Amino acid sequence: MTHALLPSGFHDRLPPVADAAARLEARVLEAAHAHGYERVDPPLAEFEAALAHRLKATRAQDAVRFVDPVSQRTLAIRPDITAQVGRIAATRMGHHPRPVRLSYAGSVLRLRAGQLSPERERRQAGCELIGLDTVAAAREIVTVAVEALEAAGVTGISVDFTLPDLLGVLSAGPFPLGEASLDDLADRLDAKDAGGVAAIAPAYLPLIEAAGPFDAAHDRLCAFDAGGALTSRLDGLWKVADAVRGRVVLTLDPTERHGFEYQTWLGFSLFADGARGEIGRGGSYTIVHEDGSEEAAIGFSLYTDAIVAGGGEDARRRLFVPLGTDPALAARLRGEGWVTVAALDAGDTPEAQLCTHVLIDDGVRPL
Ligand SMILES: N[C@@H](Cc1c[nH]c[nH+]1)C(=O)O
Repeated sequence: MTHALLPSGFHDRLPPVADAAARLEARVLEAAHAHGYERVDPPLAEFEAALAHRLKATRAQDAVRFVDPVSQRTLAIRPDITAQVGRIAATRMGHHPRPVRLSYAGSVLRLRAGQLSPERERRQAGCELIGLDTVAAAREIVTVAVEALEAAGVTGISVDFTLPDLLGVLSAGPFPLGEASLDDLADRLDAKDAGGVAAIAPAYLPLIEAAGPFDAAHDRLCAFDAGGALTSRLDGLWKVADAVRGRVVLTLDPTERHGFEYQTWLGFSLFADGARGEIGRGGSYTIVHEDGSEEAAIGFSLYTDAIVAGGGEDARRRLFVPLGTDPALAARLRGEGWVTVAALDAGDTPEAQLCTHVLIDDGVRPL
């Protein structure tokens, strides 16, 4: 009988992917640092209770839980770092002046794989701005996300905006649902099922058409905004999109809620050429403090594995240094940015060491 080496949904990152992932995260964090975001590094697991209700409106967490033999309490392995950053901001950094700007990178674990993404363990790198979820804060977060991706060499970026609490606002205001359920309506809208939407609440039909390229979709949403219940949201959204206009492709899918369990007025998904599926996601949300008070925040997380799988990493360049080469010469070449791979015995070859270049007569030659 053969056993799989790793459980399904888990994988080793091997060369050159692991290096590419580390480099990517370093560039992302550096871009964030340049905008004032300082790094926090929370633990892999923590008390389940401290994580589960930290962000308002999170549903039952998709976390792997276990009873800790030491504390006898239930711990959860983090499925998302945002809630941990929220905990830090609300507790240990609760006295810091607002807004607080924090960045992070680390592994997260989901209880179950999604249909489109079979991985259960993956890496996240991101930023959270705690204390504000204004248009100015959102413009900064979206800009930093795009800049971080650009710094990491990602091309063909697109940002797909959504308004996660849109249906809530409409059903509590101009278009009450009566007996019908908001989740059913959201499902039908997600499926772009006009018949289904009409059967639940025909007033929502125009929302099916209000998705697609940003400007046109925004226009349609403005036309739909009967009574002005959405005016401030739509104005704000326009200004947020303007922050990265011309730099990325902009789209709008106003009723998309999938994956935006805790986000409030604004959400966005990030995509890039060559990458399958989302490479990141972000939005505004609400942190719940120990005393029950609430604080607004906004942030984004990038999914390192999805970005690396989408390519864009630098090609390998390795210089083979034959036996007997002056170590000072190899050191000088490393100083010039070369990766040098030293032969350790006479039988060693550039091919075996996956080298692209070789040092011959003290000169660098391509292989
Ligand atoms: N952590 C969220 C994205 C996010 C960060 N901040 C706010 N939202 C996710 O991965 O889906």
